[in-house]
Amino acid sequence: MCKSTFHSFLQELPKCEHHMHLEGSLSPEVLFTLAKRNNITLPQDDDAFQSPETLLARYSRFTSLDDFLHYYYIGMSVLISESDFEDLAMDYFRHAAADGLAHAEVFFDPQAHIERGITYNTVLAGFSAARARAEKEFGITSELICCFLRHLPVPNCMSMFKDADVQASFKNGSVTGIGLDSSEKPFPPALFEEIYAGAKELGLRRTAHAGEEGPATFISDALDVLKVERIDHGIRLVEDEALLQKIAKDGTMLSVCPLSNKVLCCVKEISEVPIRKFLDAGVKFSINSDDPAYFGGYILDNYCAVHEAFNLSVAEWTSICRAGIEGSWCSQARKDEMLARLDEVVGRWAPKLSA
Ligand SMILES: Nc1ncnc2[nH]cnc12
Ligand SMILES: [Zn+2]
Repeated sequence: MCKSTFHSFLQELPKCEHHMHLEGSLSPEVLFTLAKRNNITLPQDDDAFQSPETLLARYSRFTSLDDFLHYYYIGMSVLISESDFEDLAMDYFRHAAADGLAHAEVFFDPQAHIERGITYNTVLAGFSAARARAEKEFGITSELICCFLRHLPVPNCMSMFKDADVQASFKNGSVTGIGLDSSEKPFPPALFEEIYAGAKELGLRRTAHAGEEGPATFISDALDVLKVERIDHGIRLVEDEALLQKIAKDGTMLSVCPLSNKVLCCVKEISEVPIRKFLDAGVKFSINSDDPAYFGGYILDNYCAVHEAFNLSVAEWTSICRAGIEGSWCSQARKDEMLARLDEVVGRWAPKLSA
């Protein structure tokens, strides 16, 4: 990974993560432990489920987003009780704290639990308890983003949106925004126009996965039809120069996930993730882990992988980190704290690293 002095600098930066699926932080080790504790039978006809080691080995051979999602949905079937969800999120926050994360805006996929008979409030209570502990124990602030699974029928998504418990969580502030995830290519953003209009009406923040495997038109549709404020992934933006210039001009932020893109074969090498192109064009982006337990790394691993591939300067890292803070959905007071910390870290490291 990156050279040790730069590694320490990247570790100390007050990083913000905007693209991390809590269910994607379920390690094979924890998956097997919970399967045993909760009496869940894992698929017998897939050799990958023989042991945590064989499962981890299978994760290194994903061929596409859908190939990964197959394992992702089986994996989360072991999550049953409120404490399972709390433990899962705490596992993430512990890794994130070691990586020097300051603030996280994390996704969760309620429909995948509701359809297994787990209530929305069970999931929310577990994740909310972990968020409170993460702030107290690690000083990590966080927001929750409720995702809609785009491979499910739109009426199913709409009924979750209208559910009384879901609406209560939107209105009492325990959930900050909505997202759109899961299999991308066959499910264009416009299908979800009504839900996003309803979310805007409620004053919720809005983001959507677009341009991961799907075309650049999904990015423009997410912006124009869904009126999202952020784009998750968005790497196929490079295929539309006019849209790229517009996104740069409007200051719309992308949540880029380099290790994910490589593991899911969206790019062959990290050097193909359009980091240089985005920096040169003035496109704002943050660097994120997506599903860290499945893609071989948490946030600092993603920062290091980008540094290895692009050898960015201290000034470039500072501007990436600043964009992440400014593009977060937390209070201005929290942003000011993180910006002050950024100045302090850069002031200390810049003379050593630029020498
Ligand atoms: N990278 C990703 N893309 C779409 N849906 C997801 N759900 C979890 N990770 C995802
Ligand atoms: Zn994602």
